[in-house]
Amino acid sequence: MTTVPVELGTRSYDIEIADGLLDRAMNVLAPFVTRERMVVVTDEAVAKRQLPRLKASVDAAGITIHPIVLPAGEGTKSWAQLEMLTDQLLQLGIERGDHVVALGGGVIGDLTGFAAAILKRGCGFVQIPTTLLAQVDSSVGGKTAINSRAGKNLVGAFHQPSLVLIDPSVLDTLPPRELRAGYAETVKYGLIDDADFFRWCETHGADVLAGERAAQIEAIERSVSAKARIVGEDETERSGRRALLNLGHTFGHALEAETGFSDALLHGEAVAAGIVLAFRYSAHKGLCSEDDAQRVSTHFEAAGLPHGLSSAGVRADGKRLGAHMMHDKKMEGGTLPFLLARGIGETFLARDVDLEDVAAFLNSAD
Ligand SMILES: NC(=O)c1ccc[n+]([C@@H]2O[C@H](COP(=O)([O-])OP(=O)(O)OC[C@H]3O[C@@H](n4cnc5c(N)ncnc54)[C@H](O)[C@@H]3O)[C@@H](O)[C@H]2O)c1
Ligand SMILES: O=C(O)C(=O)C[C@@H](O)[C@H](O)[C@H](O)COP(=O)(O)O
Ligand SMILES: [Zn+2]
Repeated sequence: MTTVPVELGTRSYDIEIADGLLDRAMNVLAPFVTRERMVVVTDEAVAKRQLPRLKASVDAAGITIHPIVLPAGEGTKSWAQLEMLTDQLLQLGIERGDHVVALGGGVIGDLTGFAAAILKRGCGFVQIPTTLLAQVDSSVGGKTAINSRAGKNLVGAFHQPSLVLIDPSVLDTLPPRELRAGYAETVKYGLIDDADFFRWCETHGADVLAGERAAQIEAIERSVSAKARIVGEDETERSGRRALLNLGHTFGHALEAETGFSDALLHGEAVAAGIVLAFRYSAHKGLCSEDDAQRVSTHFEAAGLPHGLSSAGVRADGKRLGAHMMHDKKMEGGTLPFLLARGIGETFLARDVDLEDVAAFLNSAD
């Protein structure tokens, strides 16, 4: 088993990674089980595919699982589902010292984490991520949220989990499209500040997507180590360091808003297209080379991911996309800092970008 620590003082926790770990989950979950019942929040697909494995391990320890099964998909990050979930947790008598388990992808993790943040002003929670996206990104770092009518993740809190349990074998039941979407957030770490990892992705990305376990484990370990490092430097995105993890997201969230936060464009797909747009805009401004922007685009295309507006199924309408961007949480005094790049592995936060200029760029972007 590999342990990656997330160093956050009194809020520190471990990420435990091992193939088959779900089948012996109680080995690492035991310290967080304070009652003879474990409340597990999951979605319909994960309940069928992976919950039985967790249940077997928990049953064997004489603990009963109480599952709360929610609909699958982005629509579940909503006020309605948050209300239903918190009502159920209150009915179950969850106390502040209890831990609720989130078994699922980023949707279940973000929603359960937010419910845990506000339930009785904060109870514990554990992340058991079951998508590649959640294993490389969303389960770590404590960003929890639901979507609001105005946009993505606009209602939420920073609330760290007490443990992240990662079993790459759960990826065997994940649909290929979801695996590809998660891969986009993996590549992101290379593009932020680790050109060597991006080269690794160019060589081994196909193995990750083909289900080759050693490649998947390396991708997960390198990703969560990068995320733990960045989150440890700037837990609540105040210094600008953590904002690097938002590479491609200002564009990406606007694309998600345009497609109605639906299955038409998954979050990871929007991030892939958004990253390419961020590199293309950087090249357009003379900040990075056209070659680097093309290399990024080529890699996402080869991975079967959107790599611009048309492949994301979104019209080149700078005004509409710019309007979505106005809701970005990075807004500072009416201006929007953008994650741009000087090259592969050289992302930075630019505070002097004119949103009108970005909109004009998008009007003629592909
Ligand atoms: N908090 C963060 O730091 C952070 C980071 C990145 C993304 N996110 C959020 O994460 C969400 C996307 O997460 P996601 O891509 O995991 O989507 P998701 O949670 O919707 O899961 C994708 C689909 O895969 C299914 N599924 C999950 N695990 C499975 C398995 N092992 N086998 C079979 N099916 C399985 C789910 O039922 C769902 O239909 C977005 O809302 C995004 O905003 C949050
Ligand atoms: O953990 C972070 O910080 C991230 O930005 C990770 C992103 O992949 C994730 O999608 C996050 O939820 C986006 O953050 P937001 O603050 O723009 O909602
Ligand atoms: Zn993301």
